[in-house]
Amino acid sequence: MSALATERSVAIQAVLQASRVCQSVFQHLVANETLTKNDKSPVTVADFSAQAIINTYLHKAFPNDPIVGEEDSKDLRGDAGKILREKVHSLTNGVLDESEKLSEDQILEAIDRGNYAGGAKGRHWALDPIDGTKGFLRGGQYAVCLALIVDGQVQLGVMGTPNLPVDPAKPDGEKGTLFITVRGQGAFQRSFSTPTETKIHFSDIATTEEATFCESVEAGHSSHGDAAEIAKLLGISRPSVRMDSQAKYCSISRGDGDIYLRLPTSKTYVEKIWDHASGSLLVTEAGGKVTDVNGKPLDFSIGRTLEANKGVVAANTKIFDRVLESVQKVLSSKL
Ligand SMILES: Nc1ncnc2c1ncn2[C@@H]1O[C@H](COP(=O)(O)O)[C@@H](OP(=O)(O)O)[C@H]1O
Ligand SMILES: [Mg+2]
Ligand SMILES: [Mg+2]
Ligand SMILES: [Mg+2]
Repeated sequence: MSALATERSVAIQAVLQASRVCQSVFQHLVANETLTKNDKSPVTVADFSAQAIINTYLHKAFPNDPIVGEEDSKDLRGDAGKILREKVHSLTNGVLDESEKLSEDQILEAIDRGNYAGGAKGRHWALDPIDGTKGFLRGGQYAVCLALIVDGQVQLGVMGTPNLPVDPAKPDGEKGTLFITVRGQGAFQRSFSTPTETKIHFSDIATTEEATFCESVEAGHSSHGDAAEIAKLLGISRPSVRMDSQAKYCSISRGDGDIYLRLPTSKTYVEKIWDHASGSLLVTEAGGKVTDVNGKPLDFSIGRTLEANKGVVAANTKIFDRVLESVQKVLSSKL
């Protein structure tokens, strides 16, 4: 049996179920079902349900594994959280089998199992129940992202992208793609509906002029202006493809695009490990390279954040050095 085979299959089942709950919540979603966190990022019923489901699957299979999860149950507790708690409860159970159904208390407990501090020792999971919450709310791209980190290094990543076409050549065809990677074993995708996996890899372009850029929809998450200047330096004439979430890492890993830049918009924002763990491993296993904007490897060993890094540069290995050089040229001119 190959390394991490059990972890791989548990992660796939967990991410698939969580993706289904997201799809179900989206269908039921009305505007007043969202609430706003202090940091102004909208948190929905789906974020909580997806985290409850994945943490429950992980706990059943690996009771000793700690989890670094984005959400906590604070907003679901007490009288103030009653309405939201009931919605999370009914929508979560709506996708679970009879034998898997969870009580309200079990849901709260499961969500809060994601409170681990992370770090360099031993193994833990990193979970973003919905990455691209804004994309989810606008019916665009979002991703359910789960990674296993061992001794500070990402070893496994599974991402569910319910709105990403299975075949990029058929944008109106079946949607719902799962991306799967284990360190040293390559990068794969499959549809939600069929377990057959296909190996994926970067496109084989050799020059930056042929490249396509991917960037955040949210200009507050990554500077669109800096990206346009970098594109100019690289001789890129195609318009950038804007999408939310780690679907960007997925897209470049299967050759839909070639470069993903996350260009800091503030001096103080610190990236979170769950926003990059699974996506960055997918990229390297698909033949790409990832560093931060200073060319430093992403360091997942510090805790819940990528404190030692600034931004992200991910690209086809063949053009990576040129891309990084242009990123540094543009960013250093801003200092
Ligand atoms: N100022 C900022 N700069 C960079 N990323 C930010 C940010 N504020 C929030 N984010 C992160 O950006 C993620 C979405 O990225 P993208 O723009 O690529 O879709 C959010 O994940 P969530 O949606 O899981 O909260 C959030 O963690
Ligand atoms: Mg968030
Ligand atoms: Mg996120
Ligand atoms: Mg999230």
